[in-house]
Amino acid sequence: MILTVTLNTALDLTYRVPRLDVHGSHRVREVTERPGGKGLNVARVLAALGHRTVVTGFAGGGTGQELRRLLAEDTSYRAHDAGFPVEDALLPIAGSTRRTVGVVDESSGDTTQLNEPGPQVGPDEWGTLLAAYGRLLRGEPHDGDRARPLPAPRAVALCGSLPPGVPVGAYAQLIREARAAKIPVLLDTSGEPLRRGLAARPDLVKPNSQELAGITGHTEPLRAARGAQRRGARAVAASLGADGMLVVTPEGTWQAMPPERLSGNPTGAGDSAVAGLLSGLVEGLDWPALLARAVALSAATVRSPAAGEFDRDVYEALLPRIAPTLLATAP
Ligand SMILES: O=P(O)(O)OC[C@@]1(O)O[C@H](CO)[C@@H](O)[C@@H]1O
Repeated sequence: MILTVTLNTALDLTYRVPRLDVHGSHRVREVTERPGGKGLNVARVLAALGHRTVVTGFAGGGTGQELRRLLAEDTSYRAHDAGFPVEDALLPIAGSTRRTVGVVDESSGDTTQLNEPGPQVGPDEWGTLLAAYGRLLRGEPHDGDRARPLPAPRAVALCGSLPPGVPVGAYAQLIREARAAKIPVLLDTSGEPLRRGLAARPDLVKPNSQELAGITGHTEPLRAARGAQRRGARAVAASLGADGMLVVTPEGTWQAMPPERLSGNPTGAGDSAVAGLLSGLVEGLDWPALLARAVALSAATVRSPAAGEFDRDVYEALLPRIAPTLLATAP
């Protein structure tokens, strides 16, 4: 089982408009609603790859209910031979789960993203999550509405922004607990939560180049990724948009790119890369294979209109064509 933690879950709305004018009024051509937040997208891709996956985090109010309903009804994993449904271990809170709005401009294919800050989380609610997380790590029954025993996770992913009220060192705390339980832990966040999380020594972090620059002050990706590794991560997988992904690890440094530029909706492409990395870690793949999988999944997500879903045909066609380049051997 793989556990993903999304403290700031979201009901992701995607609007398609013929053309986006910043100060204009628009007729929305199509609306889609998805259970989102980064860890939910990661979970959906892991499930489609055939990994049993459990999601935890907070869900509250009408939007939280809707998110959980959509999650329970989601059958995207069934499109693939080996798929499993994503299992819900979300915890109820008093505040309402946020919405995010992605506006796809059909004339250019570009997406503009608006993310609400998320609900206020009280100290008791955060305490409840910490206790439930500890139980999930130990494979004991958790506190979710649908409590039942689950196996202990083989890996944990901590994903996305923190909602108001959750301590800025939250991820650092969750990383320390996973490490104490000897469970590999991946962190995908930004800003101060990332800075503090790095110091707790996660096994892997997946920042993009902007997030890396924010933490290290370096804009050159290799230098910035090495800087993040020095700050505490065992390995750093930096997503570089069209330039693919760079991994700096104790075993060496590699970069991989998709064989051609793909256009489409990039929302969730980073989450699919996280799913590729995590599934590869659990399956014991070496770094080049893991990197190739992450880049292929990420590109296949750009080609799929909905966040957290990938086009399997594109993925399978791209994977054998991605050849990671060794940039440096281990020091
Ligand atoms: O505010 P965060 O947590 O950083 O990002 C949230 C979010 O934009 O990221 C996902 C795409 O990666 C969306 O499903 C989601 O709503």
